[in-house]
Amino acid sequence: MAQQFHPITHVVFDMDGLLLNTEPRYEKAIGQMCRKYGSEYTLEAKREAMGRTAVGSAEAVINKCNLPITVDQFIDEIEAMYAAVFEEYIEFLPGAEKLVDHLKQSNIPIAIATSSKNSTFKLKSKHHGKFFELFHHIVRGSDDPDVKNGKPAPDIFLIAANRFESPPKDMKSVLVFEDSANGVKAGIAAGMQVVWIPAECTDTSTANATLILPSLEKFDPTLFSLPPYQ
Ligand SMILES: O=c1[nH]cc([C@@H]2O[C@H](COP(=O)(O)O)[C@@H](O)[C@H]2O)c(=O)[nH]1
Ligand SMILES: [Mg+2]
Repeated sequence: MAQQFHPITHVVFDMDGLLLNTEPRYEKAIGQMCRKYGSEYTLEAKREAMGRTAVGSAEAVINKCNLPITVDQFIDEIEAMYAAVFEEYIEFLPGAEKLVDHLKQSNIPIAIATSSKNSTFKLKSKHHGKFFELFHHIVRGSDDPDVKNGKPAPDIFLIAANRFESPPKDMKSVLVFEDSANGVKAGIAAGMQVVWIPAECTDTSTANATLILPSLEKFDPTLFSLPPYQ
């Protein structure tokens, strides 16, 4: 296929639900938390929480599920539940390793912009040390002092772009891969192009991505003037 979009020089990946199949585990942990307080983790709450920082996610779940606790309490209590669900090996999502390896071998600068906390990032990445070394840098939005506002604000993607050795001159030359509506809004607000791989539960009418695909496996790098797969 020929080039259709503005040529790309740098790529920034989301992590949860995009590279790693962590969403079922978030559902399990947050579901358990909601049940503890006599509520349930609804689809509406999940859509609101996905992609947000630890504080943003806690606020969304407390509000949407009417939990009788504070944000600090939620964050305190969910820590142990996350530790349990993220303990075991987490699978990659289809096409993730192939695309990251390909960009790395093609010398395209790559980074990660995740809303995770340092502590949960450590748990989730512990079986994939070599994979995460492929990235030039990894921004963890919940604990990074430069990220003032979490997704859907553009901060995390602008910071990720500016931490490359040779930052992009024009944010249009940055390609973001995201799974959540909040993440897509953040990438677009940063002036970047965004490929959206929406989770099944996602309402894709809520954000305007550059391109929507069912899986990373379906991504054709040449659409964005990136080197073709061999
Ligand atoms: O069902 C959920 N999935 C994901 C999240 C939030 O989304 C973040 C992952 O965002 P990202 O994919 O941008 O790394 C998680 O750390 C968590 O805060 C959530 O609240 N609820
Ligand atoms: Mg995500």
